[in-house]
Amino acid sequence: MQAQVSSSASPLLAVRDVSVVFGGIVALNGISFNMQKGQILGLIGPNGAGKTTLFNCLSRLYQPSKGDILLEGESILSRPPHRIAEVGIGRTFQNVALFPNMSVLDNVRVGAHCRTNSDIVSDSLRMPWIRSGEKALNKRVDDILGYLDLRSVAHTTVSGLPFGTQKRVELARALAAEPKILLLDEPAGGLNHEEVYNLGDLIRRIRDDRGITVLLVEHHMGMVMSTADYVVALNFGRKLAEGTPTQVQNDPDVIKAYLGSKDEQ
Ligand SMILES: Nc1ncnc2c1ncn2[C@@H]1O[C@H](COP(=O)(O)OP(=O)(O)OP(=O)(O)O)[C@@H](O)[C@H]1O
Repeated sequence: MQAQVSSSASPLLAVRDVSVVFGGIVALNGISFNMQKGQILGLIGPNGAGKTTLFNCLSRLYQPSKGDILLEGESILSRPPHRIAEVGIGRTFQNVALFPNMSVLDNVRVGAHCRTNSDIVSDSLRMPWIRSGEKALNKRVDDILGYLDLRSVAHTTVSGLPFGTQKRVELARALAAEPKILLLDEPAGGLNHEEVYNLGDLIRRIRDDRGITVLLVEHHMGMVMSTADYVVALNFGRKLAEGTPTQVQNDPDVIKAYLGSKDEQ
């Protein structure tokens, strides 16, 4: 199938001709696609296709060798990874990257912090805007804990929680920063069948209730196809196809790429 760029005058996120080269390996080769506001976009591809590399460019861990990534028309490529939450990009990690010895509440508070207007001087002087900011932060954190059904474990240390719950805490931490786009790196990894089903449902609710646009990198094809409303397929660093889940699932090049790989399903 002839890959095509989804058309829109003003996409929320635009990936423009992005290439990444590691030594002699071309991990991404001129990738372009748009993400519309409110979309759940699934990024798929067999092992080594370039999904993680693209995800790391979006979360600013990698710098593309060529091309640009625009959020609401502005390049994000000059932003370091720790400043990415401020412009509205949140992420979760494949293997969960929480503070294991801190409580659920404190982990989520860390996520919320990028939306406060505190600094070390105002903080230590306990200025009035710090107190009102904290009140708003506590409310927002409590709201998110309730939304993700985490209030009962708010004071539990993260390391003692089951993996599925830790993944929900990570999601809560990302949501606490009030992202415009949520980047999810293999969120179904390590979850059982029921947890995967519930996660898909939760991702759609987050989009519907909070208007958050989601980019989902996932190996679990069933989960991507039932959760995403647009899919971009990569193979060997190139875009193979894009379209609705049904279009991509029936694309002969995509079928060929998956039949020739060892990916599950
Ligand atoms: N840091 C790196 N240094 C050198 N080569 C890399 C690096 N990261 C990725 N690659 C290579 O780039 C290509 C794309 O890898 P990438 O991890 O992005 O694929 P992927 O689609 O995420 O694969 P998987 O599903 O197995 O995680 C592969 O050939 C990989 O070996």
